Amino acid sequence: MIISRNILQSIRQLILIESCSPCSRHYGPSACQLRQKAILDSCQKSYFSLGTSAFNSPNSEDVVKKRQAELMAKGLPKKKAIPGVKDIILVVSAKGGVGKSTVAVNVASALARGRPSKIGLLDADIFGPSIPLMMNFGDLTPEVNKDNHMIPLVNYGVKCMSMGFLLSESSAVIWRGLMVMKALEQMTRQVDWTDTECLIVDTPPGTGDTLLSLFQTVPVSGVVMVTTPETLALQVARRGATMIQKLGVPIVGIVSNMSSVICNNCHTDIPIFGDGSEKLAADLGVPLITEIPLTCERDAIIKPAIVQDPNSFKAQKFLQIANFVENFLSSQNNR
Ligand SMILES: Nc1ncnc2c1ncn2[C@@H]1O[C@H](COP(=O)(O)OP(=O)(O)OP(=O)(O)O)[C@@H](O)[C@H]1O
Repeated sequence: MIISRNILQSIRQLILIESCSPCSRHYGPSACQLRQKAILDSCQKSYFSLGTSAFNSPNSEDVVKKRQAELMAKGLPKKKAIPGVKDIILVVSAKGGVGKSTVAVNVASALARGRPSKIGLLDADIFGPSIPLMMNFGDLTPEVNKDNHMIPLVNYGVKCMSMGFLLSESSAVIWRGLMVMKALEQMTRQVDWTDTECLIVDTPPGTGDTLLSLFQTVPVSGVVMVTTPETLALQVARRGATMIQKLGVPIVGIVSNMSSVICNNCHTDIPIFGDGSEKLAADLGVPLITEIPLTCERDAIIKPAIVQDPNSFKAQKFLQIANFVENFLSSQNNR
């Protein structure tokens, strides 16, 4: 009986995900409703066709999960690799301002050490691009190659692409979902990413269109989740992580940023919010990669910590994340 209830709950969750997916916009509301009904019918059929033996089997939930994944894939755009890119790692956060871009630029710069131009950094935050400033590009703009593909700008050995390269500093992007999807498509597929071993993608906060679209259209190798260990941020992070896990995308681990503050005088590490990130990681069954303290940034030079002083305490934290990502990718690729 408990298993049956789980199955029905899974069906409801599936419908919830379906109705949130970008396809609802493509198909229009009435077509989307028909689609949802078809999915419900199909789910109910598989629910009844499982029979009593399936309900008694310890694998019945796996059967439903497999069916969910099959149905979710139905009718959605097929995932296509980004030409020239081997692995894609998304840096995500449920809340804004928790340090996602900081982690993305530093991990990309750390990975690029010793292998320049093999690591890419894509700024998928169309409305609030921060990579041009954080990677110190000034007002440079990308050129176009003979195939009409934009050539990423390179700094600190990292190939970068951002909407910010195409806009003046004071321009605002006032676009609806479909235009954002189009811009994302162009920044992934109409850019010369040749020979990129790993593309780090800095995503906008939350679990909106951009993130879903990336999950549905490109093969994401893994996700690094950034959060602060504060109750509200953790609660939203938990929801975001659950959605990512439902979509079957592996979470590399959690980075707990601004978790403590180090006293300038006695250098004591003072926790600010408690150990919520540790608990979140344990509940989700994913590693807590590292905890980064809040540091006093009075420096006017904007450079990734890893470039400014690779031996600093903060840079070492980012190196730890980069090593973690590398180990994760080699274990995935060895499978
Ligand atoms: N550990 C830290 N100590 C001090 N300042 C930090 C730390 N981490 C990030 N910051 C600062 O906090 C601000 C927000 O960081 P960042 O832009 O990386 O967050 P974000 O999650 O990408 O934001 P958004 O949601 O707007 O994309 C930046 O000014 C950054 O320099």
